[in-house]
Amino acid sequence: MSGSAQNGGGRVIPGKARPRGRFPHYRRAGDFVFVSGTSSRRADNSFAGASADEYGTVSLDIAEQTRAVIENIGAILADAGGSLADVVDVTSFLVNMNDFGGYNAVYAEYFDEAGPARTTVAVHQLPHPHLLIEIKATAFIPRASTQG
Ligand SMILES: O=C(O)C/C=C/C(=O)C(=O)O
Repeated sequence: MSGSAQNGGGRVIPGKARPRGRFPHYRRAGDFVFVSGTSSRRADNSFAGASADEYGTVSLDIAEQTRAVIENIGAILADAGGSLADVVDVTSFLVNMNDFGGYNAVYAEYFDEAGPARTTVAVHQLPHPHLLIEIKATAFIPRASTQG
């Protein structure tokens, strides 16, 4: 973790999909870590849960995208010295509420009623047409627990 991330600044993590603008993957504020809206985008800018056939017809998979988003958030939190177990609040953005069931099923593989508070909303669009879901999260990771 960089010194600035440790002390309260934002952090862009080398090797992760670069943020699409002037914002960090996460920002620490005291004992809380705020993770920016995260998608299934990989470091090479391809998307987990998006594929095209030989005719260019695109197939999008909400289960695969949801899993990749949550795994990406887990990797971001690892950089901050924590894990998905530290998440206290989640906001999920779906482009289609018909995907709620598929999203909900994968979500339940990671979190339950003892886990984070959650809000799920539908939005008109996300920053790429292949995206079905984006999630932002807040984690409680006391600074003392990350210092050797
Ligand atoms: O990085 C992504 O694929 C998701 C992008 C999110 C944003 O750019 C945003 O929420 O502003």
